[in-house]
Amino acid sequence: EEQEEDVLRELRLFLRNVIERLSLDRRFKAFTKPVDIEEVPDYMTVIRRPMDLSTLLTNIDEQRYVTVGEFMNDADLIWQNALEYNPDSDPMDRHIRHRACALKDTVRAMIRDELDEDFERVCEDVRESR
Ligand SMILES: COC(=O)N1C[C@@H]2C[C@@H]3O[C@]2(Cc2nccnc23)C1
Repeated sequence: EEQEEDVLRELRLFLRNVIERLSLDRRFKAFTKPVDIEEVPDYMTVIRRPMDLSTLLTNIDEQRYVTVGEFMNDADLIWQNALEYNPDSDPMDRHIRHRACALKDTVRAMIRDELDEDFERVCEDVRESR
């Protein structure tokens, strides 16, 4: 009912704000758009579920996330894929892995610091009711 739509609208606003702030952080530039498979032809053979900040934003607008946990499952793909695709000791791989770890920690810190646990519980109740 209406209250449910109010909660989901507030969730979308919160998640869009998180993505907006991540997208402004220069460390996370490589994560803002899908990896270009013309530049990196083998990417799709290594990474089964590509994810990036712009795709997360599209998913929010398409109302795919009813809980923060569902959002986090996709957000985690961004850094997990980067660690998997860039495992080598060369400086470029190390550089993107450092940024992937920074992205992981930054997203978790934002959620811990800014998401009210009672609000997330209401979102989970909405998910269970559907
Ligand atoms: C999230 O971003 C990544 O996992 N990557 C891996 C790719 C390998 C390397 O860096 C990326 C883009 C790229 N393009 C051209 C040549 N080499 C590269 C970004």
